[in-house]
Amino acid sequence: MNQQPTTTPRLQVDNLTVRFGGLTALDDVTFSVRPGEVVALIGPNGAGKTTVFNAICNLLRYDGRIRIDGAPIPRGTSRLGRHGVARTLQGLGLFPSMTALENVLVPIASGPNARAAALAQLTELDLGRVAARRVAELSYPDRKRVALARALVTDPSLMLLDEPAGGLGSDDIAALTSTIREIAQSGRSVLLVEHHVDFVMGLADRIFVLDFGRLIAAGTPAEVRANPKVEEAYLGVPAGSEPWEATGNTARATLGASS
Ligand SMILES: Nc1ncnc2c1ncn2[C@@H]1O[C@H](COP(=O)(O)OP(=O)(O)OP(=O)(O)O)[C@@H](O)[C@H]1O
Repeated sequence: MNQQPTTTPRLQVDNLTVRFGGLTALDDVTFSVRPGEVVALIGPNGAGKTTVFNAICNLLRYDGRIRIDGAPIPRGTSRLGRHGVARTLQGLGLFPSMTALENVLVPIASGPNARAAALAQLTELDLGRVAARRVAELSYPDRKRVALARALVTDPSLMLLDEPAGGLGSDDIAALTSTIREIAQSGRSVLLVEHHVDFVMGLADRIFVLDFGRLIAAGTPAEVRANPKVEEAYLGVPAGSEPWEATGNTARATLGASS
């Protein structure tokens, strides 16, 4: 039997380049996510983070190579569930008139014991109490967790989370941090795109920083925080050369805030 060596990354992205007409949205981006690892992609607005997700999900044309567990994703395959990939969307993409349970059933509806599996997944995320309620009636944090449950129920090996902390308060962010850690401890890999830099710094094993489509920094949270290129990207001016209030860019406040 052909056993995968443990060093094979769950996700390997090599030389990813995406152009939209004359705009190079991603320029030769290379990074990886190991099994059981939480990796964050951060960067200012328009840096190319969502475009990375869209390339992995085969939603656009790209140059370069994307492999999952060492195997290339066949081009034109938009249904990545069969490759062990699940994605949550910034806009959640839930069906508001359907119940939480019905939403979580969507990706597995045809499978045996689907209902029991969906309910178990909701219960695991502390959502058993709202399983029979319409999504439209739920609080925003609960909706976000339903979207996470819907991704998890497919038993993915790689989760792509698009701004999972967006719109959440500090208690919900703390709960989300624990949930994502548990997901990774179970062996799944997590790649997340996020603007909430404190959340990322407290959660990610490694961080990759994009700016204008280029990878400008990579490393542990401490390494990335200490990298002057990162501060410069968020500020839009060389680090230390201007008082940050003058830039009108509030990202600096989140970049430097946590201790
Ligand atoms: N379908 C598209 N057609 C043309 N340009 C696009 C398209 N999608 C993205 N872009 C451009 O590509 C660049 C990267 O966009 P992308 O959405 O990946 O950035 P981002 O880092 O996710 O930004 P944000 O944090 O604001 O969501 C931007 O300049 C954006 O305007």
